[in-house]
Amino acid sequence: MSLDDLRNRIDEIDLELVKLLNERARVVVEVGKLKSRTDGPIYAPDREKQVLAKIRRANQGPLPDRTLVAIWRELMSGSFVLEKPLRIAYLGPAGSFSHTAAMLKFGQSVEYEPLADIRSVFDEISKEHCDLGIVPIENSTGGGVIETLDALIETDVKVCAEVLMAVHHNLLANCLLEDVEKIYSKPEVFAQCRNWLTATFKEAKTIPVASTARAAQMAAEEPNTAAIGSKIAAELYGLKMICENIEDIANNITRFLVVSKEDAKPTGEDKTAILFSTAHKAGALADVLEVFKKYNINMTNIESRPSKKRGWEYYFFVDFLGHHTEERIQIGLEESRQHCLQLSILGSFPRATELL
Ligand SMILES: C=C(O[C@@H]1C=C(C(=O)O)C=C[C@H]1O)C(=O)O
Repeated sequence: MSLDDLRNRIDEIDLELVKLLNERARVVVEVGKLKSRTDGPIYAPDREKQVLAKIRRANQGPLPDRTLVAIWRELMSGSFVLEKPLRIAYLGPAGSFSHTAAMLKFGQSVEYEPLADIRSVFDEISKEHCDLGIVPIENSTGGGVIETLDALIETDVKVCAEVLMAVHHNLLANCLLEDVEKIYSKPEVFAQCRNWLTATFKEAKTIPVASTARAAQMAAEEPNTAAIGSKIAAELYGLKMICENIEDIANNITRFLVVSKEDAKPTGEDKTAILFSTAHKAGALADVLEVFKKYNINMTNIESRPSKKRGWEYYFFVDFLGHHTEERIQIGLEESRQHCLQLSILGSFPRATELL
């Protein structure tokens, strides 16, 4: 076949695809009507997981799964708007890692609301000003994100999904490396680049700010100042990437939580996040973990934060495999409660198995 013949065939297929996509969209509109009658949430993480798994199973190539998944994510972004325009809050300004994670997860069709700090993301969900929020919870190099952990204690939002994203840091500035006197970034980012920073600078001052994008915005306005952040932040705020991939461990991954008013329905491959506090007495935490062992509750993360109410009392955050509606987990959690001052379920959600 000639080039023209091949392109004509592509044109025909594209027209069929447009028809089919709109046929799908008309069904989505019907789903939206049903949901508005039952007041169900628009974003259904369990169904999202099923749809993407079905697409991967059906794919016989030559397109890689990654391409099809990206297309379907964009389709689902369009679906949200047909059901009800979704507002998604993230730690801004534009160009932050949370922004990139949100865009990769929820696509181009939804509305995004950049906020000045992580706590505000939680408050916007509590007040129902936004439907969903995306917040960093832990990093493979730096560990837990304190602001997110504290906000999970202090607000009543639920966790409905998780997202894994590779994170690369760059030194962004409009001056030469040897002229950098100040570096802005998020405290967690300094921790992820600690060795590189000590090896590269003797004198430059590191100054913590709320987000990497805010750091880039500020560095663009001040002489002899750099920021550590993403390539996207460099482009948005007019900075050059003077050193690339400066993270100490190349495989640097951040896990984000999607927070909302409701958690997700079971998919068969889920995680549950809980929060509990124990009294300051010997073996208090061990008693709870003993119950987990008895019911085969397999933990995937544990973090602690001071209770801020009484000295040496702690809140523990535990993630484990399974959904809180499973009988084994319900019984296990009830028995655990007896060893806790307080225990709350932050939510069950589909387990993320791939990077965005
Ligand atoms: C259409 C629905 O609403 C949303 C859009 C989806 C889609 O386009 O396939 C899937 C899940 C939901 O997040 C649904 O719940 O089925």
